[in-house]
Order: sequence, then structure tokens, then C-alpha cells
Amino acid sequence: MTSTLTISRLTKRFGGVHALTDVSLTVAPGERVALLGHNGAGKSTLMKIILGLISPDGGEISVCGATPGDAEARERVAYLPENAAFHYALTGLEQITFYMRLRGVDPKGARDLLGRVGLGDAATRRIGTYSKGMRQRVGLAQALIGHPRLLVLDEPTSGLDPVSRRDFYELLDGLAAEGAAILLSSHALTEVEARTDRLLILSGGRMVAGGSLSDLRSEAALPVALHVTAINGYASELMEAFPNAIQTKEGLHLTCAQDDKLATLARISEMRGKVADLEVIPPSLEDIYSHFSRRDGQ
Ligand SMILES: Nc1ncnc2c1ncn2[C@@H]1O[C@H](COP(=O)(O)OP(=O)(O)OP(=O)(O)O)[C@@H](O)[C@H]1O
Repeated sequence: MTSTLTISRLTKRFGGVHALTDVSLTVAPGERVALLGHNGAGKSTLMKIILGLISPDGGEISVCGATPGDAEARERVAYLPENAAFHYALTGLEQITFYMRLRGVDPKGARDLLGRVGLGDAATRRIGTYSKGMRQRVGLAQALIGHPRLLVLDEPTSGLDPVSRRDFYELLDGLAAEGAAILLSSHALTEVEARTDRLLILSGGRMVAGGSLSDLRSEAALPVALHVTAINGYASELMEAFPNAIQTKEGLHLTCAQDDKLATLARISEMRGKVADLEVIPPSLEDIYSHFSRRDGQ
């Protein structure tokens, strides 16, 4: 399938700052891709280049087959900034009608668009009375004008409560199911783990990792943690069998390499008469993320 967004060896400098170095990525139609990275990693720079707001120093980029900033690309790409600001005195309906006119789209569809993002009932209320979650929805409605093929969303759920976040991702799921490609930046790791198809990690302007969580997990090969709860009175016997473990109130805590996981489990299983419970804790997305971010010397 032809990618909606194709970036190859993109480079951008600001004076002595290497904001992006050799960055390559693709986003296919219907794919939801999360862009992760520490502050200053280069996420906004990458988004600005995709939107055609700034030019790269090197590399190639194609948005729906066009060059960013061209009329064709601008028509097909939508952007939602982290804190979308609207005129507080306008109603949602007035605001979206205004944007539709600006984009040369028939504003008759404004109410439907607001209904689609769950603002049908609030359409004629002033935006000044909306909650942050509702304002984000106005931003999304604005981004959806003209059926964009690529949505670029800058930390779209920051500041939203868990229910609003879930609703927001449900909207994105629907758009992706219709074939829109979605690239969103986020610092909320556990959230994007569950709600996107692929994660990309930028660190110091370089793309240091990319793939599904399980791809990243196996590439990082971080140790697995095991919590063993001892049957009353057997904690010290278990400690003797695993001298490198840390003794806890209920039993012991040990770590082992991914490759040793089954062998370690087998050893614990041999001691089942002394073990009340066992919990295997895989590395979290935070662990995996710090692993890749650190690898670049950050
Ligand atoms: N216009 C500019 N002039 C000079 N340096 C810049 C400019 N824009 C970005 N930079 C630098 O480029 C690097 C990447 O910045 P960028 O804003 O892309 O990071 P980011 O990943 O979006 O960070 P954050 O998560 O904090 O928003 C940083 O070192 C930043 O200071």
C-alpha cells in the first residue's frame, strides 16, 4: 500500500543545534503512529516540516505524493496543536462554520461535523463555556474539515481526563478505520501503547527505535522482574536458592535476562511447596522508552 507520509533521511539544523538527523519514517493509510521523545527531541520540528511551515536542510518528504506546503499537500493534511485556541465568544457552530468558509468548504456540514466529535448538543453554546475536552473536540472538528488523509496531532490528549482521553482515541480509531493516517506526539506512554499501532522514538533528533511495543520490547531485551511470595516461614530457604534476589516483606524480588526467563521459572516451579504466589513483570513502556532514549547519550 502506498504510504500517506514518507520521510527519508530528513535533516534540520538551527545554527549549531542538530534538531533532526537522518530521520526516516512512513505512515500508511489507516495507521495510527505515536511519536515519542524527550523535550527537545525534535518532534515539533518534524511536525512543522510535515506541515510545510519550515523546510528541511536535507532528505526527502512526501505527503500524499505532494511536497509539504504545496496546495495539494495542505488540502490533505490537518493539524491539531497541543492547545487549540478559539474565540470564546463564538459558538462551536459559528467557529466551525467560519473555518469551513476559510477552507472553501460548504459550511452546511458544520453541524454534522460537530455531531461527529460529540458536540452536537453543545453546538450553539459559546466556546467560552466549553470544558478543555470539548475545546479539543472543536479542534478535532476543525482538523477534519475537508476529509484530510493525514492528521498531525501534537499531544492531543494532554490535560484531558481519562474518560475524555478514551473518547478522543475512539474518534481517532473511527477516522483511521476510514483510511486516515494519524501521526500524534505524546508523553503519555501507557496511553499510546494501548491506542496506536506503532511507536516511534526520537532522541536527540535521531529516530532511535520504531515498531510495535512487542518489537521494541524484544529489541531492548531488558531484564524481566519476578516477585515471588513465600509460604510463611520459607522466605529464607527461597533466598538461599536465589542469592542474588532482594528479600522483601512477603518473599523475594529477582530479575533475569529475557533468555533466562523460562529456566528461572522452572527453578521457581521446583520449589512450589514453598511458594505461595509468583508474579512476572515485563519491562514497562517507560523502561523501554528510557532504554532507547539513553542509548543516544541523552
Ligand atoms: N526556531 C528554532 N531556533 C533554534 N533552535 C530551535 C528552533 N526550533 C527548535 N529548536 C531546537 O531544536 C531542538 C528540537 O526542538 P523541538 O521543538 O522540535 O523538540 P520537541 O521534541 O518538540 O520538544 P518538546 O517535547 O519540548 O515540545 C531543540 O534543541 C530546540 O531548542
